[in-house]
Amino acid sequence: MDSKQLLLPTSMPPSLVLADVEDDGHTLPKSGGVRRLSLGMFQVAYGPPLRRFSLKSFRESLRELRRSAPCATRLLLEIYLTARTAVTVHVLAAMLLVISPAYSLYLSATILGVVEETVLSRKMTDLDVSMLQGLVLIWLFVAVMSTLATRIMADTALILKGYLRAHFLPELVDTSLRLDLPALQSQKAIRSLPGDYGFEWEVPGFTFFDEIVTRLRNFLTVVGEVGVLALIICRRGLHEAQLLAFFSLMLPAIMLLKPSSGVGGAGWVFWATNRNFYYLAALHKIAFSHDFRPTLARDGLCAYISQEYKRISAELGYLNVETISLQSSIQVRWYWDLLHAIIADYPLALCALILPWADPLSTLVSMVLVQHASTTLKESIRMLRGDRGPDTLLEVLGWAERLYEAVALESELNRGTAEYPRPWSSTKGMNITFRNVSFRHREGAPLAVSDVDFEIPAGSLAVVVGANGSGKSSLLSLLPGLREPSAGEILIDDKPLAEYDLDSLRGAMACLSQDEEMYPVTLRQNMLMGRGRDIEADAEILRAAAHMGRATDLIERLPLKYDTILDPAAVAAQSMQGCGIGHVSDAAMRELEAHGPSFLPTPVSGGEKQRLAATRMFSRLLQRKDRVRLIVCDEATGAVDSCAERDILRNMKELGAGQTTRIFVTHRFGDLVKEADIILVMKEGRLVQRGTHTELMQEALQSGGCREYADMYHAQADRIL
Ligand SMILES: Nc1ncnc2c1ncn2[C@@H]1O[C@H](COP(=O)(O)OP(=O)(O)OP(=O)(O)O)[C@@H](O)[C@H]1O
Repeated sequence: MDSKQLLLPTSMPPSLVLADVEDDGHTLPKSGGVRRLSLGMFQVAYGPPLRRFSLKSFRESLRELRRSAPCATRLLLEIYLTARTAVTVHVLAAMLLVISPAYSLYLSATILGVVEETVLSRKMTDLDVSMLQGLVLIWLFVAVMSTLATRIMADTALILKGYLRAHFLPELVDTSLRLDLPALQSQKAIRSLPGDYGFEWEVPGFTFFDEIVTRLRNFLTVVGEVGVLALIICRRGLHEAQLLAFFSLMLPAIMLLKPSSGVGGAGWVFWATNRNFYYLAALHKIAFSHDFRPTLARDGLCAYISQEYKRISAELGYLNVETISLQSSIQVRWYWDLLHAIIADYPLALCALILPWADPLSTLVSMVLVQHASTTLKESIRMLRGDRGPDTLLEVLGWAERLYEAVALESELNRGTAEYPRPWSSTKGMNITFRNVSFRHREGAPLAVSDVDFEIPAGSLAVVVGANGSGKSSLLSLLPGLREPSAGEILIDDKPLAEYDLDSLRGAMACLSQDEEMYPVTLRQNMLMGRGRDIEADAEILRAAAHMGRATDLIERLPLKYDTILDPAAVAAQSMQGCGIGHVSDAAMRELEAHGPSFLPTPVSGGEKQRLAATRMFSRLLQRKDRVRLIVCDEATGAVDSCAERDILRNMKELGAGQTTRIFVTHRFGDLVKEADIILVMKEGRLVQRGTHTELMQEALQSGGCREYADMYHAQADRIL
């Protein structure tokens, strides 16, 4: 049968390579390849399952094991060293739970043995009664200890999560903030770094640890049960028991009456009273989200966010912040757990207490024991195997590798060391030269900028124009070093951009782009982030910046003014999603509104958002007015009304006049293009025209001259008329 190759997107992880697929859509497994499956509108790609008992898969597993073992051992050791007591208590509690099922089997066998002898000899001796009472007392003790161990495990898990979060996350935040955009967007980073949404439940290392402990516990449970069964078989000679009718009524009664959770399914909400909790959630979002990275990098705030995260993380301490797990910490009263353990988990213990006064029926003994043993063992083996097959332990070990892979991530862009400005740099602004620069957003994509060559002299006012998708934004994104050209060279004050220290260079730039996102912290923090506190100067900067960004009235109208958080990190909302059964009651919601912090976004229009972003840019500009040598504004006022746009652009132009080079991208051919010292006209990634407005218009008049600029100019004039 013919087969054809399916090409997977280039963004697929390297492990997902080409697969052979039959024409009818059924897959042909091929070692090392993937299978693909059509599910409605979705395509699923998945690795072929390992054949369980082949020599080849065994050898592959061994190879995998040898590869992942060092990382796994290292992580286990690191987790232990991070929280020795919590780890020790957690593991001991888990081991205590191993005893219970094996002992219950042993007790069954012993009780049934006594029953059998009693039936045969027609009497029960005082010794038998004392022995039974002793064994049952031991069982009661085991039941109490097991209940306690379960609780201890839940508590130590929460403590451990707090420690692991505080231990690993600041380092991962630091790694993430050191990455440039391409490295942050790489598959490796996406696979190994935490997502920006998972602040409360993201605990690096915990799932790994938990899986290892659970697997060890399940393994030892099975070993214990098999051992006891072997003992029972050796001591074979059992017969029957009775009185199960009583427990067959008690068991469903207990299970039905026991509440499913501490709030009986009425629904609940959570909020934190600790301000640091929300601030840390916001910092987490800023650090890991791709949306904020361009602005953050351009503003030179990566190191600040990393330091701030460490500071707040230390202030928050080893607190558990996992709101989702809080639901399970609302537990039912302890006696329900104990009743459940005694009656539901092992009914024969109480049955034995009644035996001296009962008339045991003989024939059921063996059946009861076999039934009990098989149920227990079946359950233990099911848990030991897990739902995902026997290769899962290798997957678990692989998680350790992934964590260390995240910590070791490096930026992909070259980093120079030269400080900006250079001794020969002009005080009038940055001199920018593009030499045959080409750029594509990712490998295999078409060129977004193609062989572009121009110079913008220091102190000039430059305007970039062109149709949508002509490469204007791509061109300008190369300036703060967010991306590297695929070919050619960019010179800043005659020195290659790649040789500059990026933080130093970005410190001399003020950039505003089309899709500027406000950080999920207050407006005040947005504007003043990274600046030492000086209340009077801060107020003056905020006032002036808001005036220049035409946002004074808007901010005054907001309910919390400068303390408004436009789009808070939605911690409270996430915790509510996990309510499970039941619904969040009105009363609980009112409690949240009365006592919890506001987690709802403050809606603003697109134009208002752009005014706030411009205000933030002006604030940054005012804070380092003496250092800034380049202002870039990439169509950042497209949604702002005409009057405000005119004012904002004029402020930008005037604020930097005489000491900065200014580059504006625009689709509006107003005063800006007429004042420009140089206009760059982009088309399909190429620079097709350059010159002043007058020169470009004249060029169009001359027969044979390029008319790109003039056509755009006239098209807009026609539209306005
Ligand atoms: N992040 C990205 N990943 C891949 N391709 C991109 C990305 N951003 C832009 N492109 C592509 O690069 C080309 C140039 O886009 P660019 O945003 O630079 O154009 P533009 O001239 O700024 O457009 P507009 O006037 O609409 O802002 C387009 O074909 C676009 O699809």
